[in-house]
Amino acid sequence: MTVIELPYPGRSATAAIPWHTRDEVHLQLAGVSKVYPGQQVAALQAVDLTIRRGEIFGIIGRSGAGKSTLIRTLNRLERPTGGRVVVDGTDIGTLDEDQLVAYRRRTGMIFQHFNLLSAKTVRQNIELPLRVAGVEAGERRQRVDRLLALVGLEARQDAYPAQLSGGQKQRVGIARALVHDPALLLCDEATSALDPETTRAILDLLRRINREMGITIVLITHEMEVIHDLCHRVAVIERGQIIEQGPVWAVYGNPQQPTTRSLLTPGHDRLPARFSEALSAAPETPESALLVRLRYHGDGVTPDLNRVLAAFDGRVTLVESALEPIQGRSVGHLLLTVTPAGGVPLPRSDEIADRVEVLGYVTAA
Ligand SMILES: Nc1ncnc2c1ncn2[C@@H]1O[C@H](COP(=O)(O)OP(=O)(O)OP(=O)(O)O)[C@@H](O)[C@H]1O
Repeated sequence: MTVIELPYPGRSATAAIPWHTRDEVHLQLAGVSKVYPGQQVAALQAVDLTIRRGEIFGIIGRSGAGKSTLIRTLNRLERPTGGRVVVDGTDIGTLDEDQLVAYRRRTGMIFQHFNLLSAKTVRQNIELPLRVAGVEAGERRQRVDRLLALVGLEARQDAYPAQLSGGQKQRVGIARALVHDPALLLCDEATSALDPETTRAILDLLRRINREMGITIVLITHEMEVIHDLCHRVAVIERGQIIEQGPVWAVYGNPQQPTTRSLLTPGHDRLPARFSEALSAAPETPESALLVRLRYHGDGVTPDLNRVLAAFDGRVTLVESALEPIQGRSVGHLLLTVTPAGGVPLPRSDEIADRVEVLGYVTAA
């Protein structure tokens, strides 16, 4: 793959300190509520959220939870009926028309269905916002050239949307969203219409844009892979309320709410059938084994098999391992049987895992 120079070298100097760790507030929602006209139930209820400059912040929730309404308050496509959306210290509810136009130019948005103009070519689609803004032709050409290179579509610049794949269409959408050098990129289910491989390529592009250009990205999705693979922090929304939020590794590793568990870690607690069917509360035979799950939240203890074996006195069989690195931390679990079950002294959690769970007894195979 060719390395492409980024369009705005002034901002792209690869910073030694990643933006998202600098703890600079970019966006703040304070008590944001939204009741649509004629509706009884609020689409958003007193949402408080702080998003840092340069982070990739994901909002996940089921259909109808309020994700679209929430993201649309960030560029005032939706006006809250209560509360404030503050961007770089300014309440965007107070912007006049001209200020709002200027703010929206610095806030790119991409959509699930791309929203391209079918009668215009790739180049013309990307160029259009610059024409509307009155940018002169030479400058327009230069900016579009750089963006075509960034998204890898130079060879398709004269194609029409109908001639493009879904992934290529979204690349056009991304290039168009970046024409005004935005500080903020909003992604509304940007990969939901794409196959898994194309999704990965688009997520790679978004990650690169975030990392190298320092753009804050806020995305909404119902796909846990998007949160897992791309985001630094996540908020879970249900019935218009944020029910849980935090760094992705922490929310994945130790989800607090049932909705979060089912959205982010489906199958998380499922035991292999041969164990769930054989599980009992007491040992049935002298050969019964204790079934133990060691959970790793990424909070501190790292999975160290030598320590695990030593802690259980060596009578351990590994049944299943579902551990993965998220943001440099180990998150997941190890499922073990320990024999003989009777009289096994359980090690302290903080010695071998973030949590030790005794699930019951199974008869050793
Ligand atoms: N323009 C509207 N007028 C009236 N009610 C609306 C409007 N837009 C959304 N709603 C309602 O507000 C609630 C939240 O909708 P929203 O579209 O924000 O949820 P969502 O999480 O984005 O859902 P989905 O994933 O299905 O798009 C829903 O009950 C929805 O029916």
